[in-house]
Amino acid sequence: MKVAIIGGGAVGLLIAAYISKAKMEPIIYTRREEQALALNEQGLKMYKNGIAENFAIKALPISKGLSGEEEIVIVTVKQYDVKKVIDFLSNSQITKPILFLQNGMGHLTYLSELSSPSIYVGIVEHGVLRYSDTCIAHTGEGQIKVAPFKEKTASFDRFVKELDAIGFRTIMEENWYPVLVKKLIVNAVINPLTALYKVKNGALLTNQSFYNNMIAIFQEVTCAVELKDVSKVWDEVVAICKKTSENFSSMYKDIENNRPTEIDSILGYLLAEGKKNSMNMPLTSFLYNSIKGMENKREGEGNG
Ligand SMILES: NC(=O)C1=CN([C@@H]2O[C@H](COP(=O)(O)OP(=O)(O)OC[C@H]3O[C@@H](n4cnc5c(N)ncnc54)[C@H](OP(=O)(O)O)[C@@H]3O)[C@@H](O)[C@H]2O)C=CC1
Ligand SMILES: CC(C)(CO)C(=O)C(=O)O
Repeated sequence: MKVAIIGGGAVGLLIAAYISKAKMEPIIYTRREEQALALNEQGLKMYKNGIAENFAIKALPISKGLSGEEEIVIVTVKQYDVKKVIDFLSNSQITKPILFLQNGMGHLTYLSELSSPSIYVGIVEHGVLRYSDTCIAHTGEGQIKVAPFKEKTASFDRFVKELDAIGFRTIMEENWYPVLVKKLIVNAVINPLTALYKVKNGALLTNQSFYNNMIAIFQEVTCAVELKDVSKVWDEVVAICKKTSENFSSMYKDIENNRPTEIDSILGYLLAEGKKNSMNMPLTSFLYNSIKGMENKREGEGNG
């Protein structure tokens, strides 16, 4: 089975490696022509537990359009690039099943623009670092959870089973909302606070003052969404914080590296949900504006 992956970043390259291991054929569609050239020439290298594995990979620049050979399309760009990819997919009238793997939930509003009858959404619970355009490290073994957003297809079910069968845990859930909303809450609590305080995830648990703020944010954001068993979700937030205690969150790293963050799809989405119910969310609003301000500072607005 040929699988298109749009976005040759950390997650896209990780999935391409495991699709290759499962004896399927990934085709990576890159934003930059030079990345496609490098992948075709050098292949993809993945480190896991210090051991490197090489994969021969086909890659094409997305500007040339999809080849049309693929049975499934997976979108692994960051949330703020999803709209562009959706415009591309809808202009190309792609009717294959499409899976979106992003943190946050802001991108969901655009999915209705797609002509494909079958759409899936999912979350990634792996840790992966991209060292270069052709080299990644699979640093944290986790799982991928996917769920149908619009109509299931047999080929997609088969794809999930084939990936799972090689030990790359891939779980098909019935309902997308609980899957995405739990990850949203995890990211809403951990990412902005760690980016603001410039600390590793674990510091939110070990510093009592940070921990108090973590609880306060959790209490506020969970009121904005439909969530069953809130105390279980809190346990999950704490467990993930412990498991990733030595990691810097993706938002911390985005700010440190002068990149845009996914704040709009995380706290921006929660603020919009709260607004629908006339909720007052001062802490979330403060955090949202803090991260937006830090993004703007990078652009030279307020460096003093
Ligand atoms: N990394 C991780 O460990 C985890 C990431 N996630 C989530 O997964 C999603 C992807 O993250 P990640 O892989 O880390 O992000 P990266 O920034 O590493 O990768 C995104 C890739 O998308 C490419 N891209 C952007 N726009 C386009 C386009 N129009 N067409 C084709 N390619 C495009 C970028 O190209 P270019 O290189 O040219 O900029 C980049 O290679 C995010 O929502 C993230 O929050 C979730 C869990 C873990
Ligand atoms: C789970 C967590 C918080 C791990 O760092 C993450 O998903 C991120 O950093 O974006």
